[in-house]
Amino acid sequence: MTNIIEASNINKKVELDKGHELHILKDVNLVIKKGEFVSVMGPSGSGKSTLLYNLSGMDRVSSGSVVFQGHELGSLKEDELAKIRLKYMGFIFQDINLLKNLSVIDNVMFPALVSKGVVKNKVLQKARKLLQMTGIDKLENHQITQASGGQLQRVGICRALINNPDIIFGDEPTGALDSKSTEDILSILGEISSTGTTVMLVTHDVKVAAKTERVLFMKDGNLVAEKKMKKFDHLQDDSKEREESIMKWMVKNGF
Ligand SMILES: Nc1ncnc2c1ncn2[C@@H]1O[C@H](COP(=O)(O)OP(=O)(O)OP(=O)(O)O)[C@@H](O)[C@H]1O
Repeated sequence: MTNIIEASNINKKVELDKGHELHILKDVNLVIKKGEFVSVMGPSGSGKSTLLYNLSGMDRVSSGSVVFQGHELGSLKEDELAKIRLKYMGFIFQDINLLKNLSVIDNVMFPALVSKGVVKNKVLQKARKLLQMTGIDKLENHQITQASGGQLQRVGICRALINNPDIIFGDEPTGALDSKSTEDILSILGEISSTGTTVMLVTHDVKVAAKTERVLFMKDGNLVAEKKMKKFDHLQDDSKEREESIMKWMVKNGF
């Protein structure tokens, strides 16, 4: 498998007031393979979200390098970075940031319509297909304000997929959902990953991590351990068993 992301010795420092500095990411080295389904766990404040933002070019590392499909992100100008994010990456956040004055379908189409040279009808077909895949096709013309949390998260997934990204980044994508919606969203993400799209999620939820095939463990800004598992198969694999083995592994690594 080829690499989609290669991060070498990345550090992230931020200036605090009175000349103090916070060292958030400390010499992190990480390779993500194309098509992998990866989760990042660790205590609150350990740097999980910061890692995700720096790998995706939403933020810039203080030192070290992040290479995304051959592009050294640190050497790109803001507009070049924005183009790469729009073309090759999809983002799903807990706080979904959908546009309240647009309908469900218009929110999904939005990232495609801002790209140059798109054919609106093709985008509409694709958006409808995604709504169907995530089971919310009946909401096509509903206003965003009429959708539930689980439905909004599905809209967010459709929007993240509209440009056929190579990688989806999710920061606590199921954080605000009940357990049924969490299961549904995870199975959608599992399907996306099985079609070859790379998925990387930050999560506090061991149930989420149990559905991925590699769990990274962050502590105090360091990537301290990783646990590899086989791809989750909902027909064969026991989620509980995987959850327990992740819990044991985290405790062993000082959680
Ligand atoms: N721009 C910033 N300015 C100051 N401090 C920051 C900034 N960004 C992150 N931090 C701090 O860096 C640390 C790591 O933050 P980060 O959000 O990456 O952690 P996390 O592991 O994702 O936490 P959580 O699980 O609580 O979401 C935290 O202490 C946070 O307050």
